[in-house]
Amino acid sequence: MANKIASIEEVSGKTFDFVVIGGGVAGCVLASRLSENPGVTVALLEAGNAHFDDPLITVPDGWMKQMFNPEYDWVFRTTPQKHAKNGVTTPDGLQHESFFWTRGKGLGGSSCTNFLFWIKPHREELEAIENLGNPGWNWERFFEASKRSEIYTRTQGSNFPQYSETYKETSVGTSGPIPVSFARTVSGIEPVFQKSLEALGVPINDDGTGGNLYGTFKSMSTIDGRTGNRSTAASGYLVPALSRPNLAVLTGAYVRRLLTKIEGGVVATGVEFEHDGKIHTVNVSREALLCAGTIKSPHILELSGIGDKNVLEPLGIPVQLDLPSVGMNLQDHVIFTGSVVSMKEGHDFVTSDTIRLPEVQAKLGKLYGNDGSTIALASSGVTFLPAQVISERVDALAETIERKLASEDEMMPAGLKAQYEHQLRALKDRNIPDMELVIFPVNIHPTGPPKPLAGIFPVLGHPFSRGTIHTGSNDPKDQPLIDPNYLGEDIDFELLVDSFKFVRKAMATSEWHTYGQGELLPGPEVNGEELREHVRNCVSTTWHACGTCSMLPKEKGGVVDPNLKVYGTKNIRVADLSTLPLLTAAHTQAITYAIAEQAADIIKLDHGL
Ligand SMILES: Cc1cc2nc3c(=O)[nH]c(=O)nc-3n(C[C@H](O)[C@H](O)[C@H](O)COP(=O)(O)OP(=O)(O)OC[C@H]3O[C@@H](n4cnc5c(N)ncnc54)[C@H](O)[C@@H]3O)c2cc1C
Repeated sequence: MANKIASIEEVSGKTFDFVVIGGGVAGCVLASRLSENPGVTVALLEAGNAHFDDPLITVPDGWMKQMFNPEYDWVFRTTPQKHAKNGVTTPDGLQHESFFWTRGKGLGGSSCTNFLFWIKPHREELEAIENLGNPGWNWERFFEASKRSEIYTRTQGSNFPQYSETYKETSVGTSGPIPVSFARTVSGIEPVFQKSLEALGVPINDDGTGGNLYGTFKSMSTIDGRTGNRSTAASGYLVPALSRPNLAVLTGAYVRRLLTKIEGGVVATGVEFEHDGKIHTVNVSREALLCAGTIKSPHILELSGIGDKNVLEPLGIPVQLDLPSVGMNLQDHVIFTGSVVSMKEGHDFVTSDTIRLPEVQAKLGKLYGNDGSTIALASSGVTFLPAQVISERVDALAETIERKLASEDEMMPAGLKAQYEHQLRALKDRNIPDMELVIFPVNIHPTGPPKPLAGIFPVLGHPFSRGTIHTGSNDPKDQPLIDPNYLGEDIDFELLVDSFKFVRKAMATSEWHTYGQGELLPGPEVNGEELREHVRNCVSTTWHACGTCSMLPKEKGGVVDPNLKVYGTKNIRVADLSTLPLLTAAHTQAITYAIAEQAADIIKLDHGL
């Protein structure tokens, strides 16, 4: 496949109709969809390598060996955080004030390194995005685009058949490029947790992929049920398009900035990038399409002089367009990772530890008929719940936010007010999930003989805290300053604490005790202030950050309009997760594929393609 990658001579100094920046989820979708028309030329610039047929990517749990490896991971770090520490899921297991932010580097981007959950958002969350001032970005259009990106494939066999695979046929796509399935090898802890939650009145959701997330269910995974391999944006969208003569895909191409002129607005004329230590340009005849993700898309805009002049001028970056919203409105799912349980032996539970054992591999191989396909573990146990189900003090907690809204605080941007109003509505609604409980059958720092251990981690689906990503220098090679402001709003912290108490309630049921052994972290004796401290010190990202190039009306903090065009520019669009203005509780890859599919529709329509 390597010979299908363009040479530098085929791109440097050449002109393309569309230059796509970043070959991750959004970039692969756009490059593929736009080059379907043989009449247009498309160049895709990706900083990382191709990684085709790399077993660390094709084998679903290969992500464990990719993380923190700079060949696959950008290994971003946040600025030191005031209100939370990154604990447990750090490379050394220690607590750090600066959080580790993995991001996939190479064709396919983070779809090559993510944890494979394939989850569509809740219907009302999409409606909120339209109501924020984005006509057409509603559930119906999302659902159609999302189904267009996927093909549901059936898996042969399962090591825990009692863990039900619930979905409706009308909720899944049947002919898209990304094969998804219910993973056949799961830990087996999921059905135990489901039963424990059922005892607390939490329903099993019979169609978690159809716009209603409420309840507990086995999530689909980006695994091809026919082969057991990971599906990525590269394998699904890009590889089948590589032979097109109108598509040039260049890897090892680190984009530094857009080259622009002013002609009735900012016009991108080219893209400057580094390849093999040399600086090159590629010319743009129609559009520059930023798909470098939530961290790097705003960074590239700022390096190109598009951003807040108060950020750019002190760094000596000539301002092309004063757009103060670039890099603002950063939101991320915060996960409490300090909840680890051990399960009783003798029930065939499979975890990242035990799956390595030859006897476990042999047993699973026999179960699946020794068909030679990949045997790898996937996380799939998710539960989405309204905060009202988890905590009795939601209304009291919401008051601090309500007071802020009522205070007519001039410092509070209009766009944030509108977002908070939607978040409060969701928080008070007993049917819209705000929190996730996820089973993570991974012993993060294994020592000693393999044991059936798992994390049961609560996740904040709709955080109120907002952060920023800005360039800290005029050198494109420097990492941007990432400040997620984790737990900056108290309500975020309090909901995490209450969610963990809810996990403990589930672990107190007889359904759990039949199989569960004990709470290793923090340990049953940890309560009160000590527990609160533990929660604050054991937080992680779920790598779902969005919002830094928000699609919103300009006066409400928008960077792009509903056609994904950067305000004040003629031919620059952003089409990746950074455009999502309000984080959905669902994991974010399905929505990114759908954003990019819709972006391709919009661009084709605009250019009559
Ligand atoms: C560790 C991890 C686990 C995750 N788990 C899940 C999960 O289980 N389920 C789920 O739904 N979502 C998950 N996600 C999130 C999901 O992968 C993202 O929502 C999705 O990949 C976002 O797509 P994107 O196109 O915006 O960015 P990406 O897919 O990250 O793509 C950005 C691309 O741009 C390239 N790039 C960046 N800067 C430059 C530059 N200057 N020049 C050239 N190229 C550049 C990058 O190398 C990358 O290829 C996870 C993410 C991570 C990192």
